[in-house]
Amino acid sequence: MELRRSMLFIPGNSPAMLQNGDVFGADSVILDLEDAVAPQEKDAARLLVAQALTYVDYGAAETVVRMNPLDTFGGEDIKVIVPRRPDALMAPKVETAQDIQKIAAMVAAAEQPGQKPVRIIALLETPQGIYEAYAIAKAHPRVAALALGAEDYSAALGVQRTKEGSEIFTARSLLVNAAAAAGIQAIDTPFTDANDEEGLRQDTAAAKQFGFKGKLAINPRQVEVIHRVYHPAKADIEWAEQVVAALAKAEAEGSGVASLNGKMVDAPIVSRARQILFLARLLKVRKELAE
Ligand SMILES: CC(C)(COP(=O)(O)OP(=O)(O)OC[C@H]1O[C@@H](n2cnc3c(N)ncnc32)[C@H](O)[C@@H]1OP(=O)(O)O)[C@@H](O)C(=O)NCCC(=O)NCCSC(=O)C[C@@](O)(CC(=O)O)C(=O)O
Ligand SMILES: [Mg+2]
Repeated sequence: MELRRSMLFIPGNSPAMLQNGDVFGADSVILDLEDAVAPQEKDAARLLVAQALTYVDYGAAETVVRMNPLDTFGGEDIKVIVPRRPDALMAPKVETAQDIQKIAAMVAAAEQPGQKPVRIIALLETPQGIYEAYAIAKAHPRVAALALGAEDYSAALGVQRTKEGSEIFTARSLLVNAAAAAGIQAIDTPFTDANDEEGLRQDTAAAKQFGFKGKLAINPRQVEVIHRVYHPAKADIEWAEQVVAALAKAEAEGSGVASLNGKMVDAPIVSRARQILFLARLLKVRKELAE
């Protein structure tokens, strides 16, 4: 499964920002053709993003292009962008499984022979999209993740966004549950104050606790803060190693349950411990490869 702790939006109409995408260290870069680009700039931005996909080296980062909805410029985006081999398209304002199926069919038609299948990340940012989250997640094998867009979602509800986020509690829960049920990742909404590092840290920690596997970002300074939250703490790694060892010992003695400092250790706890160890090893290997 792809590592998508941080997915950084880069406005698709900014040559300067697009060409620096490799230095930010984000797990994914999202070259944006939708809300960061004004309608009169859509055609120029599409060509710019197509060029960036061909000529800019985004290193190990997953390359994602946020297309426009199909009822605006989305069809043209797919035709021009897909042959440039992005790893994924982010589809905004998805509301139904049919939305995904239409996009998937157009993507298949635009792919070149031998091209690695382009994945779809569905951005859910309306009440209907959240309601249909599971059907959207299961709509097509190309769907790799569901992401939450809380600004549009809050606007649709007619509520103000707050820092503590009570207004998106339900949307976060439903989206995470739908993604987990479908076996794909859930990615949290961006934290929109690029200068509030502590606010971002708290919001990311809350998202992680909900079950989100990563967070959208709007500024390069946010990437490191998000990665720190998702990096397993030393104490968690030690705990996970002890849990795995305790259950292995218990199993060797014919039991499926062990005790670690008085706390029960059984299969689901070992499963969580293994996830921590897997992530820790993956990050270690990545770091070694980057050095
Ligand atoms: C936030 C801010 C204005 C802050 O400006 P600041 O000036 O304080 O930034 P500084 O940190 O000072 O910049 C230092 C250096 O980094 C460069 N730099 C900055 N940001 C960069 C970046 N993203 N990529 C590459 N480079 C970057 C900059 O060019 C400078 O380079 P240089 O001059 O060479 O030193 C700026 O980051 C920015 O524009 N972000 C992108 C915003 C965007 O994409 N929004 C649309 C996507 S979200 C969305 O749509 C969500 C949703 O769908 C979800 C929902 O529904 O909830 C919705 O609907 O809302
Ligand atoms: Mg939006």
